[in-house]
Amino acid sequence: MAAYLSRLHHISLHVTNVDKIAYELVSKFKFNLFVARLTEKSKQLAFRKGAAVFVVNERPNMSPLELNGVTLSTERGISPSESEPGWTNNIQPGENNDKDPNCLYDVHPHYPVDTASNVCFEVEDVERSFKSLRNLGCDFLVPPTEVCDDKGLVTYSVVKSILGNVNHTLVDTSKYKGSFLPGFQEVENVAKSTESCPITHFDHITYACPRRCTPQVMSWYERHFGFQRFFIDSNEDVDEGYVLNKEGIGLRLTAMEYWKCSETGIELPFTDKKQPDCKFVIAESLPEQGRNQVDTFLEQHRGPGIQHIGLYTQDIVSTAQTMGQAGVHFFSPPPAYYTEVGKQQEMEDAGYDPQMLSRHGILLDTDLRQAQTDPSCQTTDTQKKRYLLQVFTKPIFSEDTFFLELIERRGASGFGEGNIQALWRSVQAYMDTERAETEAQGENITPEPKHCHNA
Ligand SMILES: O=C(O)C(=O)Cc1ccc(O)cc1
Ligand SMILES: [Fe+2]
Repeated sequence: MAAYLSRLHHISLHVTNVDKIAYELVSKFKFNLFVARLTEKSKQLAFRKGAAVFVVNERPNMSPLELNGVTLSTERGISPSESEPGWTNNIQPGENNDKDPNCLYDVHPHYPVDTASNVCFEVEDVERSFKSLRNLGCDFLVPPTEVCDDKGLVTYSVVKSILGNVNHTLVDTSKYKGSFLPGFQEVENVAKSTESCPITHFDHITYACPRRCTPQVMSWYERHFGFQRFFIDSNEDVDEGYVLNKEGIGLRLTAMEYWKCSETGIELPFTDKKQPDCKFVIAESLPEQGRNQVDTFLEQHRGPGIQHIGLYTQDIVSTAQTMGQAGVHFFSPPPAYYTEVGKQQEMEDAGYDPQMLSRHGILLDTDLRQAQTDPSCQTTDTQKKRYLLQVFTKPIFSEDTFFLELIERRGASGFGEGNIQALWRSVQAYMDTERAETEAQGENITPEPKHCHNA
């Protein structure tokens, strides 16, 4: 039996320079630092915006020499070739948080680059989830462990996923009254107004995955966490996923979602508790169209993992404007995107000023499927259409191993093909420039495409 998840609790980032990412999240992305765990050996800071919580962990800065000495742990997962230098999947044998509380509610990934590597879920019963997942053959990095302070007790456990360095902490906070987790101290903070940046939750998490590995990743999440397939497009092939394979874009997208089964959980802007919240998108690059941003991620991240996270906002224009003014760098599609006759009309029909969208690099896509079953469906033509607005940030870590996205959904639940194409072109142009610069410095490394093994 699978472990059923109540809700997404937080996402963990592991970075060498916590202060830099803290600055980015607070000053630029308008998150609130609300709790911290600072010990001699560790620095863990938690940032919140609506229901979206990031825990930023200080990552030991290891030299390539040290990294090569770490035992590989790749028995089951999808990871790059073992011969690749600098690769390590996770903790060293024998190390776990019982003995090494440096990184509470997670493990030190001993990973060579900054990475977003843990998606923590709230579950109703950690012990039961642990037993069922272990019976299904999962590797646990931390067995069920209790942590308490004067506000109560939580139980957690950390399970290794099938994909690269991605782990999942499972936590039960039902017996805890504090504002986050035991061991974290509240930080004196003036709660900032959310008016100009109304981010409410994580909309989706996108994995970059090696070629032909999507089915294994899908079935792992179905089998272990009860995830279900989410069809991005009505014409999407069950086996092939949503394929974009033309004009230089070679991408296979497959999405999945989980269903909340608990009465607990933060109120999200869904009235029906059976609604899924955060989706998981698996992105795989297709070889025919040449190198692309998924390949770049796999190379720079030294393996598969979390490529980006979509933050849901109720007002993308004001959010992008505020963040842009604070110094967030967004990708902008080629200017022609906003002046195409059809596009301009589409934006105006949706009630947006194309120049305003252009100023912030915001992409708009119309979902051509009509609202059939949605009871909130309005009557006029304009309101019947479903829109999706997105804007993508430039990498926020020092290497191209993670970025954020703002997304506003006006009825559309998928991922716009038009938006992905526009994004792709802008990212491609950025990558080409970066690559040219790297080549000029004589540091160009082009590894073989990565394949999965040992499923
Ligand atoms: O459109 C989105 O937000 C996605 O998440 C799909 C996606 C996946 C990978 C990419 O490199 C670009 C786009
Ligand atoms: Fe996305």
